[in-house]
Amino acid sequence: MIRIALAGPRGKMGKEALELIQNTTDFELVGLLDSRETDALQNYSVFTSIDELFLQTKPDVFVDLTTPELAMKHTMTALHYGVRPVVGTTGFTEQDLKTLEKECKEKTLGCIIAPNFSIGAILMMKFAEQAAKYMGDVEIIEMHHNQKLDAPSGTALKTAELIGRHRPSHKQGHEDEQELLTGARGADIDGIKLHSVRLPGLVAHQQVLFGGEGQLLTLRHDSFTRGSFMPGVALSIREVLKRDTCIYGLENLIE
Ligand SMILES: NC(=O)C1=CN([C@@H]2O[C@H](COP(=O)(O)OP(=O)(O)OC[C@H]3O[C@@H](n4cnc5c(N)ncnc54)[C@H](OP(=O)(O)O)[C@@H]3O)[C@@H](O)[C@H]2O)C=CC1
Ligand SMILES: O=C(O)C1=N[C@H](C(=O)O)C[C@H](O)C1
Repeated sequence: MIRIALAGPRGKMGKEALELIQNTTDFELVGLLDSRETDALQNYSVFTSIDELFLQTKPDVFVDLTTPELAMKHTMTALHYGVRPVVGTTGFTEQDLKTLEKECKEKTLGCIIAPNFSIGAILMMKFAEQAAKYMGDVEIIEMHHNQKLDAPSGTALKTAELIGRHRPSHKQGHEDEQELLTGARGADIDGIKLHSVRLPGLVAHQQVLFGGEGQLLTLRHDSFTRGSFMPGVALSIREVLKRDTCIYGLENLIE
């Protein structure tokens, strides 16, 4: 049995993950970390202190599905207690990832930071990386529900990173281009333009547009339900136990 502690169990992702853990025969839910005590979770061991969670439940794996401002602190605390983190929460900076890499190395502990758990989104990112070898002018449009706290999404940032492995940094659009309204051309990563849409009714969607002379390649992925993320959560929980480094992105776990 894999002993699992989960943070954020009342959230949109947390609810699904709670169900996944309970319905998987080799997973054992040992504790929950919540922002406050509620009647909704009265049948579980709920903690509001992350230290108490680890001290009292001694999990093998800690799954974090909370908020960008908490994720780094939670992940470092898990590593401090020798617990392997699987983190779906987004908002990690490059510096955070470097710090985690160092910490995992020092402690020889696995950690998985997954900007996106869905297989379709991972394939979209991998295909975008391939396409960037041939088509260097690219813009990313990510579209999410209007309760999302961070912009751009973790998926969009990861996509830009993978594209950047093959696309030399350069400015896109006309060299004399001017924004008449700030933000009209989106955010910029080495010339790749990133646009964030937030609307009610959406879940998680992304298009990667590659433009070339007389042609457009569009890669699109849609998560219509959060069930799309759960196989990736289960895979990560099993994989993190076999690892002793910090892994950023599920594309590193699948062939
Ligand atoms: N990697 C992936 O594939 C995916 C990642 N995500 C990411 O996962 C994260 C969560 O998303 P989502 O479920 O939509 O967000 P929600 O806002 O629905 O859930 C976040 C939960 O975290 C809880 N929380 C806040 N503070 C704490 C705390 N101190 N301890 C424990 N729990 C706390 C909140 O409780 P309260 O309401 O009381 O504040 C809330 O229940 C986001 O960063 C999102 O980007 C989302 C989907 C897929
Ligand atoms: O907040 C969300 O909903 C999602 N967040 C992740 C991200 O920032 O990329 C993954 C997915 O897009 C859903």
